[in-house]
Amino acid sequence: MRSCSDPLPFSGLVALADALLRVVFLKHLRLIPEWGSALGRYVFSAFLIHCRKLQKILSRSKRLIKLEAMTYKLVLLRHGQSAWNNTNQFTGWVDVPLTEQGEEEARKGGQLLKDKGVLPDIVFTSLLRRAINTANLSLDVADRLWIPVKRDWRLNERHYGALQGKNKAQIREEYGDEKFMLWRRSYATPPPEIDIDDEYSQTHDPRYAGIEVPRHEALANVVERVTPYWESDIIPELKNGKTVMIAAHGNSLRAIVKMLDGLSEEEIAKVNIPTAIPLLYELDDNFKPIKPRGEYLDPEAAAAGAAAVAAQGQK
Ligand SMILES: O=C(O)[C@@H](CO)OP(=O)(O)O
Repeated sequence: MRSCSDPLPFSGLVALADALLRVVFLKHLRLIPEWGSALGRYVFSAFLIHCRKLQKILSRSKRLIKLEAMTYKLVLLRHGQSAWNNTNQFTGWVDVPLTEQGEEEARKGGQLLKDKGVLPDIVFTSLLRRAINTANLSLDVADRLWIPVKRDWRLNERHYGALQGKNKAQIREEYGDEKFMLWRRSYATPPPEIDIDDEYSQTHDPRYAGIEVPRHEALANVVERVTPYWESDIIPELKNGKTVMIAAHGNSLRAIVKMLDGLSEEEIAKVNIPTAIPLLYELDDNFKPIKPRGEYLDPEAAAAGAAAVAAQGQK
């Protein structure tokens, strides 16, 4: 037996309700003979019951239609290889350029967007040229260079404190594997603070006028700064139905992945984001991933790229 919420008898019900309505209407106009008041009452109440069922079915289908429509597209894109990725130096907020290889990676990322039909309507970047240029190069190839751009320091790379500018392999050798991994991938332990007058400090950088420039950050601090920005600036664009691209950095994107996928501190420690391979998330109406961890537009290259990032620091 079908339940009344089963959509199959839907058209039958509509036809029945319509027929009954006509009968009641004609009877009201006294165009059909008196059937006896009991039958009349029966017909009318049956009609009302069907109306209520009809209402339920309609609101259920409305909910289903709403669910289907309420999915949002988000693309995360880490910048291409930077000069200091190439020389294996901790970078953080130091504004190093892309290498030629990094520029080529960014263009390939754009080609993937184009080939897979993932076309951003708005792009968010950090204030650092490796993310800004990666966004531009990839969007140019995808023929979306014209879309609006929003830049914000809250999408910057994690501030690597006193490690900024230092060679990863040397730091690993000097301080040992445990400390190296603690500084690099632990959730709550920041690296040592940078001196405000250090050549790689951003304390006096005019682009950060008005904000308290960090002297070091753990991933937890990045989550703290990215989350309110996600809520105040990015979610409203998704809500408007925009396909949003965030072109940012290994650790600011890890913060977003942690937040989206609800990963534990241990789980996020194992996540490494490859350079310039778009990571597509489809989000539900609570802005949670429909498919956990999203989908890289080139999964094989992404796996190889992530493994290379994880291996940094080895000689
Ligand atoms: O140096 C950095 O700023 C980041 C990203 O390149 O390095 P890591 O992957 O070690 O966090």
